Amino acid sequence: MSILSDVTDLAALTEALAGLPKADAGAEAAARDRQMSLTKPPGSLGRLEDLACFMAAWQGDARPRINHAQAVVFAGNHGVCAQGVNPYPQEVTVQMVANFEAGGAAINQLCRASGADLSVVALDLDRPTEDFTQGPAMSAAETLDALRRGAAVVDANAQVLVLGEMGIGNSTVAAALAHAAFGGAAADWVGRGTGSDAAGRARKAEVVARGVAKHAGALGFELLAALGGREQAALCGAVLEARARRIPVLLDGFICTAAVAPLFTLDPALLDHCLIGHVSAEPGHAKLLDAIGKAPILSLGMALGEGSGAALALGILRAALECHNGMATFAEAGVSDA
Ligand SMILES: Cc1cc2ncn([C@H]3O[C@H](COP(=O)(O)O)[C@@H](O)[C@H]3O)c2cc1C
Ligand SMILES: O=C(O)c1cccnc1
Repeated sequence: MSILSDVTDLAALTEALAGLPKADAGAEAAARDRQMSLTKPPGSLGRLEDLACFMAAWQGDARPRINHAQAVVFAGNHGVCAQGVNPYPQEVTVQMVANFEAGGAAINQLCRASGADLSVVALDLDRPTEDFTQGPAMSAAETLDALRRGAAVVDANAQVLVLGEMGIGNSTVAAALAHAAFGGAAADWVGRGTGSDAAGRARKAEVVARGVAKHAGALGFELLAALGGREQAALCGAVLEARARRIPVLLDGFICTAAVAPLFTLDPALLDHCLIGHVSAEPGHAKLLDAIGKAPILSLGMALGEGSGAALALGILRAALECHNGMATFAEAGVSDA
């Protein structure tokens, strides 16, 4: 059942969140027992063991599988681009969507390499959100609509969901969401994005500080509407739908993690089924991961977005499950235990 099918407004959605499923502790414990019985010193596969147990907990199966990995890139445009915060022009968003559809972007190659089925959802690109320094970026109705569109694309049969985004200017949106959710100074959350120089970063920090001050105190879906964009809301919708269906999620870098920060402000446990594919070179990402208490799977100096780091981490997740399901136990292989 979709968590978004019956709700009529954001307050009702907030209330419905309490009914979302939790991790299956029994399946997780059984997976942990299996890890202890496999032909290796206990713990020697490090985080691969934890990843296998995490997948067991969310799939509710001691022998979790990835036969079908779904990847989705959500694209949106942002009114805050009027503040001169982005080096590239806004039309690059729609141009990159065409590139995704033609198979020419980095994410196309990375999904092929890791075996994920990619789809792209363009969210009203000809109608940017409002400039958040002037008012809320989105109305409550627009926010709910984008949440629904994010939820609707999730394939009930997917065994893992890889999420990415495309939206010129959205490194500024991400910094604003992170600053509003976790405090500090605006400059702590601002980075180069697609190549802003020192003056550009100072400009971004000033815009973020102004936007966050204008919407001070907003939390949850109100925060998402005030400072987010359609792709951020769609990412939240997809994360919630995946949770309702017990599908584990691989989030990409700084922009995807910041997109779901409004959910964290409602209840940190709403992100319990989410893994972080990689830590971005955007300096705010490490700080954000600290704030939400999650360790990235990879650290490769990347700062692209599109879901690129999440798609790469899918390869690690697949390897973790190959070991978990394919290795012999000490008893099966006749290897002496300690
Ligand atoms: C050609 C191109 C491809 C991209 N793919 C992802 N992004 C990334 O850069 C954007 C955020 O950076 P900023 O806030 O500086 O605009 C997002 O669209 C993000 O996905 C791209 C950006 C460009 C230019
Ligand atoms: O980490 C990210 O998500 C990111 C960083 C810079 C540009 N686009 C995306």
